[in-house]
Amino acid sequence: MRRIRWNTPLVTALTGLGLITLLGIVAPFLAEEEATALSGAARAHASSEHWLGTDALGRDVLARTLVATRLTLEMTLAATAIAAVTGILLGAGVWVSGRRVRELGLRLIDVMISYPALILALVIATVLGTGPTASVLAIGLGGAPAFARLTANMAASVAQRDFVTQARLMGVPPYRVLVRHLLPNVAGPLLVLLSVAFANVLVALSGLSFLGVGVQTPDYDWGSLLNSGLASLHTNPAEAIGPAVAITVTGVLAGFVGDGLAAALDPRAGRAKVAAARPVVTAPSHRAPGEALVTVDGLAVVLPDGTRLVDDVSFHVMPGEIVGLVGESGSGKSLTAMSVARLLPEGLAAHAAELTLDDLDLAAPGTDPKRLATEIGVVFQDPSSSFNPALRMSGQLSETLRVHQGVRGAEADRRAIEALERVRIKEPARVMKQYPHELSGGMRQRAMIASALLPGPRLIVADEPTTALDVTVQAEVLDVLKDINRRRGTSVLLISHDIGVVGTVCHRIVVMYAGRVVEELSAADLRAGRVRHPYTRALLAASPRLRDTGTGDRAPLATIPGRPPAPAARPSGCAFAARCPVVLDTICATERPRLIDDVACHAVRQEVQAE
Ligand SMILES: Nc1ncnc2c1ncn2[C@@H]1O[C@H](COP(=O)(O)OP(=O)(O)OP(=O)(O)O)[C@@H](O)[C@H]1O
Repeated sequence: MRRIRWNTPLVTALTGLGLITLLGIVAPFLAEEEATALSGAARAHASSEHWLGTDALGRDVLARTLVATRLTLEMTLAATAIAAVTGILLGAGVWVSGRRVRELGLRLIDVMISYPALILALVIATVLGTGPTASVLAIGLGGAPAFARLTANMAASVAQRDFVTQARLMGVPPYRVLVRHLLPNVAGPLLVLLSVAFANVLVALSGLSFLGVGVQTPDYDWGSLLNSGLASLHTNPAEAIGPAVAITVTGVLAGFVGDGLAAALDPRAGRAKVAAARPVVTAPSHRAPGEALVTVDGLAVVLPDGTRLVDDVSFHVMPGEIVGLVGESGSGKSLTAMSVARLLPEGLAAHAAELTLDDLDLAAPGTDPKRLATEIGVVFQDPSSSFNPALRMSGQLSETLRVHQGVRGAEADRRAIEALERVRIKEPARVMKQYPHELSGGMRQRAMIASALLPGPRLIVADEPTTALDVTVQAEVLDVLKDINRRRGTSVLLISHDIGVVGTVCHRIVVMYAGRVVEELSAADLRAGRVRHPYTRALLAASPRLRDTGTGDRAPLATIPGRPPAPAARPSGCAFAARCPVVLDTICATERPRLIDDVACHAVRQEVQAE
């Protein structure tokens, strides 16, 4: 389960419930005597002696409400535990069973769910009789179907995931798959349901006691106190107030715990696509050509603890140019590109001497969101998660037009259809009426490009747009990007771990390693094999597409030994030194190479100086 991100409603509600539990523990010791003492004044009004008045036998209502806290909480906890344990076992059992039993079990759970829990509990209570034990069993069993359905449904959705399939293929027994892989992944939603169920169980148990089929005299819980208060509701309303307030406050606090947990466990809360933290402008060091569309100078992306994930990155993108950012996983390509699009994950800060798109200062605190949304289009890696599965394509495609340009109705549809045609989607009018899942992966990615194109951006940031697609579809999508660049002059910042892809699509390539730029070169040089940095050489040797066209070399593909260092463990010298075939004795270990003449390598520098 993910780590819980504590939030104010969650902490407040848990503190409140903690105090009520404490009250439940101590109240019987402190107020038991007063709660059972007969004062002689039956149904007395609220007074300084009896703050909530007295009941029909003259007993203090406030003291009885406080003492009833323990039994009420014990019963609520027990019934919630029964509901959760029975439900989870039922849901998990259904999932572990064979297909037929599973189908039957799921239908049975559906039937039980459609039957209101309180009615189910009343039926069970009628069979079991009255009293606390019967109530707890009835309400506990009545609440079990909700847990069963959540467990079974969540387990079914997690069961489709690759790691579960792999565990099953490896012959791991179903119950082990359940305990090791499934339950930990559904624990979050179950925890949320648990707190909501606690509130429901409290109300249901109080309801049974209120109806007279729950706790019986001489025992009393909040529900039975409410029942006795009802008799004098018109003459002495204070008598009903104590238990009513207790039930409401406890139920609401439990509900807040559920709400707080849902927010605390929501993965999107931590990785919200929000604007980057305000970059701090330092003295400019890198000079991009004056007419550059995008200028990135001295960019650093920093964690709150000061770790630099991306460090001193500078490059530019000219109007109408396709620039590729290439490097292994973790080299900092996405963070660099997302800094340009101002879509850094929450918690990361971008600092740069200059970060601009033409005259738009991407470093300025209040960059106009309308200009950002219309001038930069973003295409993400996974086309299956780029669109909302519950909405038709038409509404989603024209969203930016509607929100930022006020274009609506037939005009928005017409422009969306035009954009779909531009990305070579056949029958665009029909596609507009379809849902995302009805399109193939390649179509979805082209539709994503169409959506990014709609507001007429000057730059498209495409973050590994073809990684999730198969090879033939990859080529189609890359072709579409090239075509848009050619026809409309839209600049593209293309992120890829595949040097073959950037070599065939881009005009210029920026090679990144361990958060820094190690080489910048033209596509022509790359294709001809005129690369200088040993890391770029290694990437090229590992790429079948470019190595064969560039050098004619037919030797087996090379792999790059070792792994890039983690951001916090980057050495003070060259980060590639440990894997470098041409590493120099001292300097590479001690001094970080600077980007000079488009390459950051001590060995290359020495060679140049020797010539
Ligand atoms: N939100 C984050 N919090 C902490 N570290 C992060 C975060 N996002 C990325 N990183 C780390 O920053 C480094 C660079 O990440 P980035 O996603 O830019 O790499 P990348 O080159 O795009 O790799 P990939 O191709 O795998 O996406 C990696 O070491 C990554 O683990």
